[in-house]
Amino acid sequence: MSVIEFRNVSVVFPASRKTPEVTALQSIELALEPSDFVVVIGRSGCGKTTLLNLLAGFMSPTSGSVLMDGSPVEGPGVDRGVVFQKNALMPWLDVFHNVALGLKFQKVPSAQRAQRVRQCLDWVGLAAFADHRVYELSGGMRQRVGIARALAADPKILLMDEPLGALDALTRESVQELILDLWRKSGKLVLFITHSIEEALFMGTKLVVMTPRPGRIHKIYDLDFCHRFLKERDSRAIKSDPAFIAMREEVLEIIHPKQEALS
Ligand SMILES: Nc1ncnc2c1ncn2[C@@H]1O[C@H](COP(=O)(O)OP(=O)(O)OP(=O)(O)O)[C@@H](O)[C@H]1O
Repeated sequence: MSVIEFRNVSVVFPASRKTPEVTALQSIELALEPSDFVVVIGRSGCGKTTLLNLLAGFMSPTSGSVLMDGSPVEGPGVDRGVVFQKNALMPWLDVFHNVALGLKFQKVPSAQRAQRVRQCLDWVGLAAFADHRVYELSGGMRQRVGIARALAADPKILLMDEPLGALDALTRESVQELILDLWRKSGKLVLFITHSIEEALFMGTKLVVMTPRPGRIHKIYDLDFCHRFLKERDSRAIKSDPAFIAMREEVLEIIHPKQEALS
């Protein structure tokens, strides 16, 4: 059985005095398997964040159902960890206590909490920064704190909404590789949103390409570039491979068709 199933899911935001009705998602059918790395890509407004919010339990579908292990998602839960583009880290807490926060809310005993936090900081390469304040960290380090925080509760699924969108190119590549390593190590299902086609192709085992108005799944690709990276560790060779470039052009043509660009 799939871990996650979207069954004929639609989301309609009703009209307000200032905005017309928006069909953010229409007739979404999607099944995700335990160790998938699912990347969702598509133009702004095609419903990527809405899809993630449904799975996170931040909202409910207008029609259809979102199932996790066969049961409807009915709200947020510790079985789903979320990483946003701008992580809401607490600036007055140090790195350790930012990562520990969720575990504290769950009343995990402090010795166990400390052990788990140190393990997660170690995984993201920040073991030496536990007592640093958030404002002392670079953007890439802050995102790594956000990832450690999401991992701390040992969720079954990691939901990542453009987590690397605000990083410079080099930092972005290094955090991409870190996330792939964590994914392999943890075996968790990851749902990852990005605007970068290159990032999507490099990271995903499954690429969901969406189109807007209304938000629909246009096509789902199975990919293997990330497995190749994890074996060969040469991201440049993969991204310049003719198969990678051809796939990049194919996906680009769906998201930004040439004809449309000329009109
Ligand atoms: N709370 C809301 N009320 C009304 N409309 C909304 C609301 N949230 C999202 N929308 C609309 O639903 C559509 C899908 O939004 P969503 O944020 O899911 O798209 P997205 O693909 O994540 O966009 P982006 O890439 O810009 O983040 C958009 O047209 C958006 O304006």
